Amino acid sequence: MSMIAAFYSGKSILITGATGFMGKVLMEKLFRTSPDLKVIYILVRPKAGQTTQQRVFQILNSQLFQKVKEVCPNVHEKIRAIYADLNHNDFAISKEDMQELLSCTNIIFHCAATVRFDDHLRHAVQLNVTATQQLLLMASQMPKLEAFIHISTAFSNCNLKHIDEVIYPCPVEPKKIIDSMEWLDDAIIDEITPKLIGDRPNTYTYTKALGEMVVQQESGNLNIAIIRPSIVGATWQEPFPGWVDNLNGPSGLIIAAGKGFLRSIRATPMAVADLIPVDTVVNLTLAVGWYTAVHRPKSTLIYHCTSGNLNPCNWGKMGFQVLATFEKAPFEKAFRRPNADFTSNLITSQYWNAVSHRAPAIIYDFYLRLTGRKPRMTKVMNRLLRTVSMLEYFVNRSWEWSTYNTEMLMSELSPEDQRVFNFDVRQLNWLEYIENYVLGVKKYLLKEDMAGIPEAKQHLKRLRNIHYLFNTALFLIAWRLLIARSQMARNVWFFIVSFCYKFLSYFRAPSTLKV
Ligand SMILES: CCCCCCCCCCCCCCCCCC(=O)SCCNC(=O)CCNC(=O)[C@H](O)C(C)(C)COP(=O)(O)OP(=O)(O)OC[C@H]1O[C@@H](n2cnc3c(N)ncnc32)[C@H](O)[C@@H]1OP(=O)(O)O
Ligand SMILES: NC(=O)C1=CN([C@@H]2O[C@H](COP(=O)(O)OP(=O)(O)OC[C@H]3O[C@@H](n4cnc5c(N)ncnc54)[C@H](OP(=O)(O)O)[C@@H]3O)[C@@H](O)[C@H]2O)C=CC1
Repeated sequence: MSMIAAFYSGKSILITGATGFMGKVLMEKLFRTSPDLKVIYILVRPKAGQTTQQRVFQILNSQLFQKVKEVCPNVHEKIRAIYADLNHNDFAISKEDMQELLSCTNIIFHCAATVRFDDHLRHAVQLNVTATQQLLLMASQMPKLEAFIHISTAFSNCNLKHIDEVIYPCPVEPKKIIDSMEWLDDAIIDEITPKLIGDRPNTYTYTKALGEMVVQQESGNLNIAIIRPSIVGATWQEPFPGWVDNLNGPSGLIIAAGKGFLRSIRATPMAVADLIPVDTVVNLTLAVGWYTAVHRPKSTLIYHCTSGNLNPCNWGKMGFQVLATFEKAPFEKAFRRPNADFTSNLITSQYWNAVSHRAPAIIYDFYLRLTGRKPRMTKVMNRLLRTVSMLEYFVNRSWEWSTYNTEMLMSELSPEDQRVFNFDVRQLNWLEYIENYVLGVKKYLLKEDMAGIPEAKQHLKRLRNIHYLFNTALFLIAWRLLIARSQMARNVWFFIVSFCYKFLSYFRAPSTLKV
């Protein structure tokens, strides 16, 4: 029997961010491996016209939860959605719900965050710092609490090259930042943001670092651990390979490349692509929850959930395998044939942006205008290039994360737990994983049917022919213009034509003789 699974049986677990990518996989695994757990409280807000209950219903009825329904048929009864909005200082939780949370919770997994890179500092501080502080305050009033697990990011200290499993201080204390957000107006915040984030690329990584400091400073007597995953990708094995449900990280770019919008990117092919499957992160998270509660380490332990130092893969290899999978299973209705040119040179990248991205968009919009339709491709392309420019920071650098605590934890697990809660990324076969990732993007994000692959291949063949035709026409027009203007071009043309004529005559003579 798995000790970790047994540990969660009978427990009341609070999860924030349960409607997010990682939160859903965390809930799924908990229900599947510990169907006897008492209850999972999730803090949910209504969104996109759906009530909190409707959102929970949708999650439980998704493909991700199919296996759970077999092992835990009463899963609906074990999930308790609590109306909450982390944008409010008291989370807007009702008195009764708050009372229940405070008196019953045994374990907290804090996954909620804003993961947008360009969020306004005020909002990023509210979600990633103030809400964490607030949750810690709640946790300190929970008599039955055994462990508080905070999900951060491996990039919270991306201004450093080598990152240890420790908390690095930020120049300005989080409390001062929280206070200042209350009285500074947006214009002033905009002005000081670049100075505050310093050599970090965005408000996301900066506020996640502040969040860690808050955890360290306000942990009191709580049993706390911090997990720092790198770039979280589709599932590796569980509940099935390739599951993904949002555009963050590489997923959006895989779509953009597969649909032929994005054909080149400023990326360093040899830089480490520190991806980590979401089920690996979840397995580590659950193992950390167990270890923190049972072994009660004296200090707050930080666990790096990264792949680069144990089983590195680089962006070049990833791009190659993504393209190879597009060959086998192309995405439907592509704009152009997929390609993945990785260049680390800024000028080359700007050239390809002009030739491979902006020019086709302008030509397509011109075609739309001619046929009486509304042009839209230039707008789509501009947004895509803006997104790509924000991700470029992460694909042109490599980081080294030490993983002593993660490896220590692995050695503490029984063979059964190492199997059920596997987070040993050395066993990951990258080529297989990336292929499943791309297929998962096609199936679960784009909702494309595998039966449509022959038609998609046919479409790509048509695009290839159009491409050849277009290039030939372009060449002939350019050549014709050149001949009209330059004596030298005319001489070259005359030379080529007469050479071809002589060449053909040479072959015609012997064949005539044979006859
Ligand atoms: C050539 C071969 C390629 C092979 C693959 C190479 C892969 C390289 C991948 C590098 C990833 C590096 C990630 C580093 C992660 C750090 C780790 C973390 O903790 S971070 C945790 C992870 N956090 C993140 O990853 C957050 C990243 N995302 C953001 O911060 C924001 O979405 C934004 C600022 C980029 C755009 O904001 P804004 O313009 O205000 O508007 P919206 O947000 O509303 O979206 C606008 C449109 O863009 C769409 N779309 C969205 N995302 C992506 C995407 N990734 N991509 C593409 N498209 C994307 C979206 O669908 C929408 O489409 P439409 O409605 O117009 O049709
Ligand atoms: N994805 C990645 O590549 C990485 C993620 N991480 C970290 O992992 C954690 C989970 O990330 P991930 O699942 O990918 O992120 P998602 O964006 O998928 O999920 C974020 C979650 O936070 C919730 N949330 C956001 N704002 C509020 C709010 N005001 N009130 C209540 N809930 C709110 C969201 O709820 P709602 O559905 O209502 O919006 C959602 O459930 C985060 O802490 C992130 O920093 C770390 C490294 C990499």
